Amino acid sequence: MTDRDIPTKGLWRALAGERPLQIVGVINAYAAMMAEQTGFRALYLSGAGVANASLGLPDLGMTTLNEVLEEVRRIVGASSLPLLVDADTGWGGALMIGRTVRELIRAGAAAMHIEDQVAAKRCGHRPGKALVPAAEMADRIKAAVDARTDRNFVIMARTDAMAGEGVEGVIDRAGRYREAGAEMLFAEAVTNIDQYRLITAAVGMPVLANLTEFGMTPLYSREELAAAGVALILYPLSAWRAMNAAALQVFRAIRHDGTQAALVDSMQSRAELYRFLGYYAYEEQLDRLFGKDKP
Ligand SMILES: C[C@](O)(C(=O)O)[C@H](CC(=O)O)C(=O)O
Ligand SMILES: [Mg+2]
Repeated sequence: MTDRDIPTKGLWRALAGERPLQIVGVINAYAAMMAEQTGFRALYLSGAGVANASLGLPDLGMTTLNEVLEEVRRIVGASSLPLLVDADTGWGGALMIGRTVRELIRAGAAAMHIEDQVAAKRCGHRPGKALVPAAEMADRIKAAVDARTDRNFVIMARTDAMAGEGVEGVIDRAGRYREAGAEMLFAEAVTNIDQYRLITAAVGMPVLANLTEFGMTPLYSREELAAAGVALILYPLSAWRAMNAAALQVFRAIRHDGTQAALVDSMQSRAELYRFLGYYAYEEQLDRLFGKDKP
């Protein structure tokens, strides 16, 4: 490997600057702008988020690569932060997984995670998950790594083995995935901090903890996870869940009270919206180009 091949950009650079690295899920381009301006150094595009929010579908393997790419382009267009993308099971066999990697890189993603569930996947925090054999998942990873056109693009292996195979299964699979070329591990649905300790000590690559709410993993603090050796912390849908609760409150108030007046104070103001958007700079550009003399 030459110096040029050593990964130093994208998610790697973010991880070098902050550890554990907090990666926050952004449901759309504007959320990405708010997260970046709040100080986050890496963003996430959730598969469940694309399915639920953009398509009104459950997170059960019904989204296509193109639908995810469209969201990637929008988010990458609105933020300069590295974006980790949920690639579910890769959308097909080896050749299709290769295409997924090339298209995600072309769309501007910095990293993806690919999981060892069967194609008819489930949410990682629900019962009824079935996994492919470790060898088959290793082939998925080999196909992904081989297709990479940018050495800085991270292929993160996600294992859903905790529920069915326990911590030993997670560690065993992680070793095989690493041999196949995975550079980071997404340990899904871990249920206690000691398991993180065992996994991070054993696998020899950065480990991501998924702190999705209402799931199997307690909402450990950044400090607790740091002490357990966790390198990346994911909050995939936190802001979106809060946005939904807020939206529902507004829908109910307008429908039942006939006015939104009581909720205006809890809304993001026009001024704040415009500040995150950089709206005024656009307006100034128009004034510069065409003058201010329009009504
Ligand atoms: C991380 C995840 O894969 C996602 O798509 O965001 C989900 C999150 C969730 O359903 O809470 C998962 O953990 O399976
Ligand atoms: Mg997902």
